[in-house]
Amino acid sequence: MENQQQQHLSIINNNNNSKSRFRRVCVFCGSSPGKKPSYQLTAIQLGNELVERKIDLVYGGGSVGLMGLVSQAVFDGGRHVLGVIPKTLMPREITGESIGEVKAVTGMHQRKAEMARCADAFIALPGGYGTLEELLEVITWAQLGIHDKPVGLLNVDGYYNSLLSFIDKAVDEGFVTPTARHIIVSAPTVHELMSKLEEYVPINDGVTPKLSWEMEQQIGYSPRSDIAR
Ligand SMILES: C/C(=C\CNc1ncnc2c1ncn2[C@@H]1O[C@H](COP(=O)(O)O)[C@@H](O)[C@H]1O)CO
Repeated sequence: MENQQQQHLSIINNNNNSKSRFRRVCVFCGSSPGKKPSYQLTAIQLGNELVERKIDLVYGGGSVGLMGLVSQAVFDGGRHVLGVIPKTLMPREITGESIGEVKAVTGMHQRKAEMARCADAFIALPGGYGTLEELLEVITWAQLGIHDKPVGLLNVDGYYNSLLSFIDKAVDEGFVTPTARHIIVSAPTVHELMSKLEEYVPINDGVTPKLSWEMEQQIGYSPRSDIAR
């Protein structure tokens, strides 16, 4: 009987996969594939999970490395893929053949602002400097109250353990507030991360000003006003 109940619950949970509060998710990830097959496998799993939940993708527009794997999986699953790519990175020998809709922008700043504006949530897969920079920027924007969209970290095989430890150290040393520590939602698997992001409640310390007007003026970022929260 208990088993039957568990089975029933698992069917309900799996059915929940097909619904999401997010219309479009921005994925940051390596332009390299990484050495472990688990990184590549997880990129494909993430693409498939977005498809299952009927979520579209916005990403950096390349077909190299993990970027290519996640975007191909979403595209093959029939969801919309929007690649935002600076004109200077457009030559195919740099980024490979782009997948889905491509939006050309003038530079890296505009690319980040555009990706952030279009998305309802952010997910970082393993990656290098570019991924870290994109991830930390959207965390900083959340800290400043520029957006209140969930930020997820896919900690595949503990790839981000040292980053998470470092951030914990920054809290201990008084450079990151315990409240701001909760901006980052991390999980080792795609399914766990998606479930956490679906349930995410934005941090609100009651003090942080909303700076979206400033962002809008300075870098062209303005939060989408047309999404249901
Ligand atoms: C330098 C290499 C490939 C360059 N091709 C890229 N095409 C598109 N977007 C890119 C590229 N390289 C970096 N990006 C952006 O940064 C993120 C990934 O950077 P990382 O350093 O690999 O983590 C990615 O999300 C893009 O926005 C050959 O490696």
